[in-house]
Amino acid sequence: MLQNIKISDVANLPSRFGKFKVQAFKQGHKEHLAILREPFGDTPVVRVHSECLTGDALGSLKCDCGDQLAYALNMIEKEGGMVIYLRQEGRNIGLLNKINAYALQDKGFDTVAANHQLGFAADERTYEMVQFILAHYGIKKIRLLTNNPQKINAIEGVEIVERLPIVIDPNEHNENYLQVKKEQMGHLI
Ligand SMILES: Nc1nc2c(ncn2[C@@H]2O[C@H](COP(=O)(O)OP(=O)(O)OP(=O)(O)O)[C@@H](O)[C@H]2O)c(=O)[nH]1
Ligand SMILES: [Zn+2]
Repeated sequence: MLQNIKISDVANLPSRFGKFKVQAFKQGHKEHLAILREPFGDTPVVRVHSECLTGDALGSLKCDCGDQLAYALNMIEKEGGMVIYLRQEGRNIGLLNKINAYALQDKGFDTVAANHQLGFAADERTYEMVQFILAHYGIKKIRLLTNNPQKINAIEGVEIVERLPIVIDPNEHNENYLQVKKEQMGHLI
């Protein structure tokens, strides 16, 4: 189990998606968020979202992250549950390395090959923080919003009773990216 985690108070976070609450969890220099929509029920909808500054905040069309975040917040506003926003930018290679990966993609590398070229695995993420945050709220069962079967395997300590697909229309810039996720990373899209 993770240790030395600092936990903030719970604060209101009204947003364009509805009335949420927010709580921060700090481990080392990384600060993660739970974006909460109550009531949860005993099997809340949970989206485990990995940070993508370019997609989430800048409207990048190179990936589907921004659309996925909006889809998740809209659904969770209706169903109850939470977005666990993990600061694992660039599948945990960090922002600077992700931009270097993007530069390689400009030269023709795909998302997986670009990571390998930089000396990283295709996906460097871990999910212990998910277990910690769900336990903090006493949640034992979830409905997980994802297309990524590896995420289902990697999240421990909680029963995933259902996988809910996250359906996003592709655009001309992310078609290749989505194709690689499907063919090389096993995503159910
Ligand atoms: N290294 C790298 N990371 C990327 C790239 N494009 C997006 N990301 C990161 O990928 C993460 C999102 O992961 P995805 O593989 O799109 O989706 P997922 O979270 O595994 O699966 P879903 O739950 O179905 O969304 C975010 O941290 C993004 O910053 C890329 O080209 N290279
Ligand atoms: Zn993205």
